[in-house]
This record gives sequence, structure tokens and C-alpha cells, in this order.
Amino acid sequence: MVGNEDNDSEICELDVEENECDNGELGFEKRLNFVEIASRDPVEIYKEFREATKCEKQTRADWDTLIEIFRCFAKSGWASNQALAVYIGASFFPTAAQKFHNFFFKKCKVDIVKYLVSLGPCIEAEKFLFPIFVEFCVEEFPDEIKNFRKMVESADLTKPHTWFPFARAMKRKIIYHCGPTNSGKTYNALQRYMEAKKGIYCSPLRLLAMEVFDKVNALGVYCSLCTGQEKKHVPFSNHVACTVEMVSTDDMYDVAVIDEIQMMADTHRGYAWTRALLGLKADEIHVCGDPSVLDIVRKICSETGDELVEQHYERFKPLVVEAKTLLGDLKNVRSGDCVVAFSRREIFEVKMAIEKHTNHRCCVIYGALPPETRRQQATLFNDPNNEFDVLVASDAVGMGLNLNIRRIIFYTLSKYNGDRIIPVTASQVKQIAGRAGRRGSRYPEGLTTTLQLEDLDYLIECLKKPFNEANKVGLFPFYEQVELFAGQIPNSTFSELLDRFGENCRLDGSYFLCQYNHIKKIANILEKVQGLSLEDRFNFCFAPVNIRDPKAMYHLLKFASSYAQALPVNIAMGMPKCSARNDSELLDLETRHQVLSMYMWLSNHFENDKFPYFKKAEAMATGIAELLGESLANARWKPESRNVGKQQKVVPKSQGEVKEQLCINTSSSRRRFQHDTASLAVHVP
Ligand SMILES: Nc1ncnc2c1ncn2[C@@H]1O[C@H](COP(=O)(O)OP(=O)(O)OP(=O)(O)O)[C@@H](O)[C@H]1O
Ligand SMILES: [Mg+2]
Repeated sequence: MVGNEDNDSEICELDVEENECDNGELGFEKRLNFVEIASRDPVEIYKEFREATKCEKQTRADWDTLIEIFRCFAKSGWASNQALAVYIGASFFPTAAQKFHNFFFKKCKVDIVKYLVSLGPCIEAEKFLFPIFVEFCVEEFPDEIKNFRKMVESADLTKPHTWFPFARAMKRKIIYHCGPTNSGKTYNALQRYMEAKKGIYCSPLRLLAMEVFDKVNALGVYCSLCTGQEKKHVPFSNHVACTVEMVSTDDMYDVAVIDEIQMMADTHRGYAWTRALLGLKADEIHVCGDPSVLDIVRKICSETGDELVEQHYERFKPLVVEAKTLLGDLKNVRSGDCVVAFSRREIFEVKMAIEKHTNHRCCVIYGALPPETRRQQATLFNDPNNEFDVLVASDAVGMGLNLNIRRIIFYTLSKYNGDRIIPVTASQVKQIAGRAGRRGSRYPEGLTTTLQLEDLDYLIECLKKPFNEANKVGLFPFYEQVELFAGQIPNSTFSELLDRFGENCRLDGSYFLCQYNHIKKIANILEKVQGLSLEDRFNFCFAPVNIRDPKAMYHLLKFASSYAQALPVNIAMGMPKCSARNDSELLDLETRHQVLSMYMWLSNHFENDKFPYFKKAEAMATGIAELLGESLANARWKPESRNVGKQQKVVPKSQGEVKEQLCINTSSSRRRFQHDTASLAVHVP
């Protein structure tokens, strides 16, 4: 082995010939010689070097060029990447390159140096050196290579279809219900599901799983419910509606439905859809979604050997864009409108402004509300026999919900992504706008527009854009894969383990590793909790918790600490007496519900006796969801924020600006509005 003490200083001791005369022009003989060198077997060159007892004399200029060539080699992304194929890890590559450098300079031969110098520091020189470098590494670093190979093999996520041998042994039929929103995809898939002897419906949201559970039971097909938080077993049921993360790949089904299949490409949750598609043991699998993952599903089916049937859909009624917009004035909202804003603060500002300046009453739907409350708000809005006829919502209305919306109005078309304000993506705009005018609702013809005239062009552009084709879908390792990997790098924290896995895992071209920043954040918080096994940490890290809510994170830490001490985990939280009287009380109710929901999730994912207060948590959660409903009906206060510093960025409009928008037409919107008030029909592609 080359000793650790090797370093650049050795170069100083090299034999340098100062006076070689070279007129700079390559003679024919020299060129011939170079061709010969370039085609030499690198194994032979390496052997020759190894057997050399000393380095041959070189000119100072050649040494300098050679040093530069080796400096570039050590920094070369190409070489470092190629080295991975022979199990020289990216973190070890610079050390290996340095040692190779020292070896080469101790032994080098004039003809090889001359050839390299003729190439100079460039990719050709790297390509010439690389196979010699490999020979050197194989001989000098067998242990490093063996260890890295083991690590890489344990982080192998290639060929994920082979992870489910039982599903591979089946002859499955995949039916892709492909089309835009409101085209009957889910409806048709559910028809087959209900006819089946045994069926599973996989939903992107708890809310949709509950909706299918209710609908299917109401139609006389016994159906159970299984989400991370709740399991409702209906006696004699052969059907189940679950959230996609809860899918069992052990049970056999006649028909499975995987809704919103395009979520396979979601950066965070995509792995759950991929797993369901690859692993479900069902004779017939109905996948519903837009066309963005159609090509990848075709590719997956050719790998799995499943038969693929494509059913294409058109929207029942075209979506119509109202070119008039609301001209910056919320007074122009009408019954059946849904105003979409992208922050909780904006949602309450809009609700307040509409209720203050018009006779409409607003329901609200946003992500931090429990599904039960969102549903209660949706029911209130859908019911024509009450005063709540306008909905103010976030993008949480974007998926699958059936609402009686006449017109979607985009309050803005930009949103805060946790870091900065960015335009809302075209696919999201389409998904949200598609909520307007559902078949069978009071408003079968959907309209969409913007509050501000200046946003209209972007809305039309988004609706006209074809669906972006996803070229990769998400994957995430199972616990068993992480455990195997952990065996290769003992004594590392769970968060370090995830990073090393991320750096070293291998994936096929159609897959990406889902983002795990939120998992790492939880892992870091739980690091100080002693006594948790790796599996416990893995499970805790998937608990549904808002990592930006310090109170919720505090409760998660407390739960994990009690669990680690083998104590029955307490809820350690009281029940509020009444509905919220201001926004901070409303935020508090939201957090409390999230903590209870997390408790219920943990209780379902760990042994029951460790989280024994499930029933109590469930009862409290139901009570809080009711209080939240009451609070929203009465909410007429200035919204606060969980994180004031960040929220300032999220909401560009102040309270004053909202009031200003209520003044009829600003002059600039009048100017830009001109005369084209006719509605412009845009068919959602
Ligand atoms: N053949 C049908 N008969 C009666 N109602 C239908 C039929 N097809 C669809 N619907 C109704 O039309 C509405 C939209 O259908 P569905 O939810 O299946 O659309 P989708 O294409 O899945 O939309 P999204 O992409 O938004 O999920 C639903 O309320 C559904 O019940
Ligand atoms: Mg659907």
C-alpha cells in the first residue's frame, strides 16, 4: 500500500533535465511513437511503471505540464464518475488520485510523459490515464474497493420491479384511465372496483379515501377504511379504501384502483405510487390520472410483463376562461365562486374582505385543516340551502374533490415554495381550474378567471400547455434496505445514513430517489433521544408532522422520548373548551389536531400498547375538528402567521392593499382591459 505520508513535496526530489532542446514541432517519428503509446495496453503500461526502479529524467517544462495534467485528473468529474463503476467512491477518489499522482511521478517514463504533455491537461489525457489509474487502484486499494462495493450493492435500487416476485409471477392487467380533470376517470375505475369480489382503492388523500369509503358503502358495497390515522373495519367487507402509503402488497385483490397516478413523479411522495403500481397483487389495476406518466407506465409494464390497456378521456364540458377577470375587485365574486389563494394568511384576508364588503359568506379549505373539517366546509359550500355560497381555498382543493364550483378565481398565480415566491406550475393551475363545473353538480359548465387582469395571460398559457411528460418516477428504500446499508457504515447517525444512502444508491434511468429533507429534519431532532432502534427511528421519521411547527415537533420529540423509555406514551395535551376567538386560537386548534393525528398515526404504526390512548386521541380529534368548523364559520379576524419572518415573504399584499382591491377597477386594469369582455373558451388539453 502507498503510505499516508505521500504528498506533493516528493515532486521536488524528481530528476529534472533543464536543457532539452525541442523546436516545438512534432516530427513524423514522434507522432508515430505517440500513436503507438495511445494504443498500448494500459495493464502493460502499469506493469512497466510498477517494475521501474526510478523515474526517468524530464524537462522542467514537461514536469510543470504533467503536474497540471494530474491536478486536472484529480478534479475531473468525468474520472470521478467513471471510478464509481469500479467501486472507487466519490469521497475516496481524490485520495486515490493523489496517490496515483505520487506513484506516477516516482516511476514515470519519458515517452509516456512526452505523450501526455503533447495532449496537455484535457479529457484525452484523462482518458489515457484512467485505465492505468484503475489498475493502480485495484492493486493498491483492494479493501477500500471491496467495502465500497458492499456499500453500493446494499444501496442498489435498480430493477425495482424485481422487488415484488409474487406480483411478477401474476399476469396483471393495467388499465390506464388517462385524461384531464372532470372527465370521469375515477368514476369509471370505481365502477369496476365495486363490481369486483375483492377490491382496493388507493387514494392520494385521506379525504378522498373517506369519500370513496362513504360512497361505496352507501351504494351497498361493504367497504373498510384504512389510512395512516384511522382504520374502520366494516364487517363482511371485501373492499377497502386506503391512502396510497397504506397499500398492502401482501393481500390479493381482484381489482385495485390507484388514483392520481401522475403523483408517481412527485418529488416527495412519488415512491408510494411507484410501490403500489409495482407491488399490488391484483388481477386488474386501474390507474387514473393525467397523461404525464403514461410513457413511464408503458415502460414499467414492458418490464413487469403486465398487459396495458389505455382508455383516453375528454373533459365532459370544456372549461371556459372569463377574459373579463374580477378587475382587481373582490366585490365581483358571485355565488358558486371559489377564490384560490396560496397561503393561509391570504385565504383569511380574502374571506374577511368578501364577507365585509358583500353579502356572501365564505367556507374555507386549506392544507392545515383536518380532513373532517375540510369535508364539513365542502358540504356547507355544496349545500344550496344555506348562506355559505363562496369558497376560499388553497391548492388543497386541487385533487379529486367534487365541489359545486361554478367558477375558479385565482387570487394570485404565484406561491411561496418555502424559500421564495415562484409562479404556480401549469399542471397545478390546470388541476385547480378543473375543479370548476363538475358533472352532476349544480354547475356542469366550468368557468375560470383571475382576480387581476395582468394574471390572465399566464392563466390561459397554463391551460393551453400540454401536460409535461415526466421522465422519472420516485423511489424510496424499504426499511430492510436501509438496515442492510446501515451494516456497511456502523456508528453513523440516521441522518448521516440517509445522506450516504442518497450519495451512493444506484437507480435505473426511469427512477429518482424521493427527497428526504423532511425525514432528515425529524431524524436530527430525534438524534438526542437515546434507546431508539434504527427501525424505530425510520418509523418515527415518517410520522405526519409539520416540521415548520415547533409545537408539533416538540410533541413528536416527547412521544419518541417516552417510547424510548418504554413508558406508555401520553397525549399530554388538554382539550380546548370553546371554538377559536382569534387567529392564534385557531392556529392552536390546527396544531392540536395535527398532534392528535400524529399520535393516532404512531399508534397504528407501533405496537398498540406503546400508544395506548388511541381512543382518547380519536375522540379529542373529532371534538377539535368540530371546534375548527365552528371557528371558521365565525372567523372574522386578522390572520396571524406561524412564522412571522417567513410569512412576510409569503404574503406580498398587506391588509390595506386588500381593501384597495375592493375599490372598483384600478385605473391600470381599466387601461389594460380594453374592450375584449367576451368570454374566451379554452379547452383544457
Ligand atoms: N358516467 C357517469 N355518470 C354519472 N356521473 C358521472 C359519470 N362519470 C363521471 N361522473 C361524475 O362526474 C364527476 C367527475 O368525475 P370523476 O371524479 O370521475 O372525474 P375525474 O376525471 O376523476 O376528475 P379528477 O381528475 O378531478 O379526479 C363526478 O362527480 C362523477 O361522479
Ligand atoms: Mg379522479
